[in-house]
Order: sequence, then structure tokens, then C-alpha cells
Amino acid sequence: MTLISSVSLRRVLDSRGNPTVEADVLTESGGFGRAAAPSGASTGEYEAIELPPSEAIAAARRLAIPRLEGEVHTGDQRAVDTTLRAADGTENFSEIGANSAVAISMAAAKAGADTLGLPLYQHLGGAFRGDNFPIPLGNVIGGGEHAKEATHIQEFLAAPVGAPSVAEAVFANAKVHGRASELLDERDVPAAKGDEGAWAPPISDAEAFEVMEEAVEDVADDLGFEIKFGLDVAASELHSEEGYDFGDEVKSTAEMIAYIAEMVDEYDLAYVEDPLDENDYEGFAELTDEVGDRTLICGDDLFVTNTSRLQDGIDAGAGNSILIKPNQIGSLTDAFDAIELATEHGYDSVISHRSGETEDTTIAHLAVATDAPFIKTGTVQGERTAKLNELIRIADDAV
Ligand SMILES: O=C(O)[C@@H](CO)OP(=O)(O)O
Ligand SMILES: [Mg+2]
Repeated sequence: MTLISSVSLRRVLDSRGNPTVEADVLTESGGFGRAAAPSGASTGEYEAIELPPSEAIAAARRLAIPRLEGEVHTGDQRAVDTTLRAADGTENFSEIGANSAVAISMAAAKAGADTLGLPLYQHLGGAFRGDNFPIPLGNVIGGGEHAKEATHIQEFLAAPVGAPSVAEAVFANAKVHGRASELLDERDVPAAKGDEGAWAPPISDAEAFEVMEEAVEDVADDLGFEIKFGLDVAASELHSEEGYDFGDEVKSTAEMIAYIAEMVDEYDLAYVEDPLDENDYEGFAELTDEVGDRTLICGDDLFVTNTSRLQDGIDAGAGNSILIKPNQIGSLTDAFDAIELATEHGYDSVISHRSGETEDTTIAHLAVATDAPFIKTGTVQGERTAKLNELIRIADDAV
């Protein structure tokens, strides 16, 4: 019933104005799914390969689509993704592109759900999903690779840990974003926006900590529940042989660990992503040892949604949380496997968007389907609100 009858691919725009791959999957009984690949700017060295979209589309048409059409059932997601891997034949999707692979994988899941008459989260997660929702981590102030002349730390993220519902959490993050704008205004700081819609002011990281602290406190007082904040340091982007470059200062690994640990305690941070370079399992382990009992230390570029890199991290005691980006690894099955391995070892999964996004809402469903404790998908801007509003709809049984 869910047999794939056709797969079509095209180039569409992403939020940065770059072309990306969109896939449509149709099943024999009329099910339809459409999905588009996101794209990173601060990409990890070990991510699956994103090819130029026209190359990825041509290769997938030649190698993958003939193996899917009339052959594979969308109801069996693992079969879809195994077929994509076999068609590609490499470890990192460098033949058909992780962008073609992930678009087809997600579109097939949606076609499967549509054929079965289920919301996507239920098709992926089963009958008992849909009551628990992730806490949205919302990018409020940022710089790094997402905005020039702004903070060195890539993202300062609101974390509404005390919100009574996912909708209230989503609205709280938007309020923090608004309050941060007022506070920057009061300081006479002009602020453009970065790729994800976060404010990108020309201020120091120290000032950004102050603005965030005040913004979350003000909104928490106003709404009456606890809001913390966290960081994506994206430290690989700051790192070279000399150390971590903060403009006026270069920090050694030991200084970096001490700095992050100090910030965790000074600001009661709920979350710290990529505090150290993507090759530094040892540094991650040291920091986790120091502060992992009171905050999440999350690996993005470190783990790249890859079970083998995650297993190395588990063995080393590096981090206590993993960022999950389906396009980093190329398929929903691989993303699921990473989440399952993480859960088994007490690592929290944070389902994540990329800085280049589309209106695609798959990750909202993925977060609910896997009972993930967190989702990182921005705060404002259409390609971010697409996911946030989908979470609200799922909670309202309106998908
Ligand atoms: O580093 C990150 O976590 C992401 C998303 O915020 O950025 P990018 O997609 O550029 O890798
Ligand atoms: Mg990151």
C-alpha cells in the first residue's frame, strides 16, 4: 500500500537565498510527501557531504530513484534509507549528496504517514507519542559564522525550562527576543539580524551575557515561570593551532574550559553546545566532569549525528547531550539510531534546524516522535516559526 510510485526532485530556495534540494514522494495508493534539505554554515568537519544541488539531484536521479520507484515501501523507513545508502555506496553520501538523501528520506516518511492517514510524528514514533513536548531552545543573540561583526559565541539561546506548555515556551522565547531588542536599544546598540533571525549586535560576548540575563529575567518575572539561557559556542570555528580566537584574546584549551565552567556557574546556564573543538573529546570530557551535573554539554560538530562518533564520546565521557541534525548524517534512520544510542546512555537529544532552512517542519515531528527533551529551531522568522508553529499544532491535535 505504501509502495513508492514516484520520486521527483527540484531546486528550491532556502532562507539564505541559496538553492537547496526538495523531494516529492508519491505512493501507489496516493500518499504524498514533500521535504527539503536544510544547509549549515558552521558545518562540522565530519558531516555527510552536501553537494551543489543540481549535482546532487542529477546523481540521485541516476543512482537512487530507480532503486526506490516500484521497489520500496515508505511504510518501512529503514528500507527507504538502506536503499539510499546502497545507491550512494559511500560512508558520507558523497555520491548522491546528503542533501538529496535527506530530502528523499524525509519526503518518504511524510508519504508513508499520509498513506497511513497518520500525523508524521505518530508514523515515526508510534501510538504512544504526542503527549510530551521538547523545550524549545531559541536563538536570541548571535554572531560567529551566522553574522559578521557580532559576538564570537555563535548563539545565546533562551531556554524556557519552566514553561507549562510548548506553546507558552514558544511565546516566551519570542518575548525574550523582543526584550533583548529593547535592552540593546537602551544601550544604543544597533542590531541587525543573523541568518537565524537572532539579533547580531556589535557587542562583546560579556555584554551579550548581561543582556541575555536581563532579558530572560524580565520575561520570566512577567510570565511567572523559569527561563534560563544557554550557548552554542561553535568553538571549532574559533579554533586554530594557536587556540581559541576571541579577537582581543586567544584562549588555550585549559582557559576555555575554565571560562565555560565559570559562565555556567555565573549565569546558571542550562545548556552549552560545542564549547570546544570538534576533535577534542578529552576537553569535552574534562568540562563534562566539572559541570555536567548542572548543565547540558552538547556535541554538535563533535558528534555530527553519527553513532560511531557518539560511541567514542560515550566511551570518553565527553558531553551528556547530542545535537541531532538529520542532514548532518543524511537519513532519518541514521538520526533515529543516534537518538536511540544517546537515550540508552543517558545523553539528552536536542533536535536541531540548520542556519539555512526552508518551511519544512519534519524536525518538529521528529522531536515529538522520539520524545526528545529539547529542540533548537530559532525564535522568529518564517522558516523557524514553521517548526515552532507545527509543535503548537501537534499539541493541539491539529495536524
Ligand atoms: O551550529 C549550529 O548548531 C547550527 C544551527 O544553529 O548552525 P549551522 O547550521 O550553521 O551549522
Ligand atoms: Mg552548533
